[in-house]
Amino acid sequence: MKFYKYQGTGNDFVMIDNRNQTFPKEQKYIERLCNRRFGIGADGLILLEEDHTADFRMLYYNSDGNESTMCGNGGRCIVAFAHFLNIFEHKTTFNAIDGLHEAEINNGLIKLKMIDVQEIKTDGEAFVLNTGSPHFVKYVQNLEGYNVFQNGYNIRNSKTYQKEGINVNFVEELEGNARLFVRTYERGVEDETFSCGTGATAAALTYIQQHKVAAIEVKVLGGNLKVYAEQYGSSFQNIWLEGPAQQVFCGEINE
Ligand SMILES: N[C@@H](CCC[C@H](N)C(=O)O)C(=O)O
Repeated sequence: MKFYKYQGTGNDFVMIDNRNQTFPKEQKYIERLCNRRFGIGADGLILLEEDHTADFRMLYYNSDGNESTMCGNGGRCIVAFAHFLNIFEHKTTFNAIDGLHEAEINNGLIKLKMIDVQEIKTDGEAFVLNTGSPHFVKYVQNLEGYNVFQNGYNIRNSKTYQKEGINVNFVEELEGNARLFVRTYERGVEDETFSCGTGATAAALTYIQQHKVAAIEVKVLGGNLKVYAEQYGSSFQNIWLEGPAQQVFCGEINE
């Protein structure tokens, strides 16, 4: 079976064209393909399938082999993959677990429309919101030297979040206008990843709510993203996540 490897700001995915429905959707199998020693190695696996109401459908699995909620960077990568497969030229729509998404390619950057966000809740001094996946957002200082793994692990496995799980984002405001640095501990990977698109979006929305800006640049370990949004009362609409997505290599799965 042919596979492709994609990365979007360092969040990496095994990508498979499953329009012929031959891929075995088994947890153990997907976990092994994502394993960095016994498999291809990735933060997640994505299937591109036929869809009745849009150009294609996206199915997303975390590296633990379980199907999960929306992946923002994976969404940008599958758009690049669909473009590579000649499914569309400039603009596209696709269905994912959280509904219909629009996307476009401009000068090599993929811009992906995210679901509307109804409200941002608080948990102590932190923020909790769903941008397609659930996110906990906490502002900290000296994020460069911060222990993201241990603190992220502790919050993700706390009584409040243990059952459903949550992605934990630590955020630092950078000098200059509307720039954030975000590091994320991801549910289902159970580790820090180099970037999380729905996490960058969640962090950006908390900033947009406080500072009333229309767009913000987000630095992550694997590069730079940009988030655009419009706020109406407590809700957010027209949320777009923009950044690069690249095919890294392709190969053959033997078994
Ligand atoms: N890396 C993703 C988020 C993927 C889903 C997440 N791990 C979860 O299970 O909630 C992104 O770019 O958004």
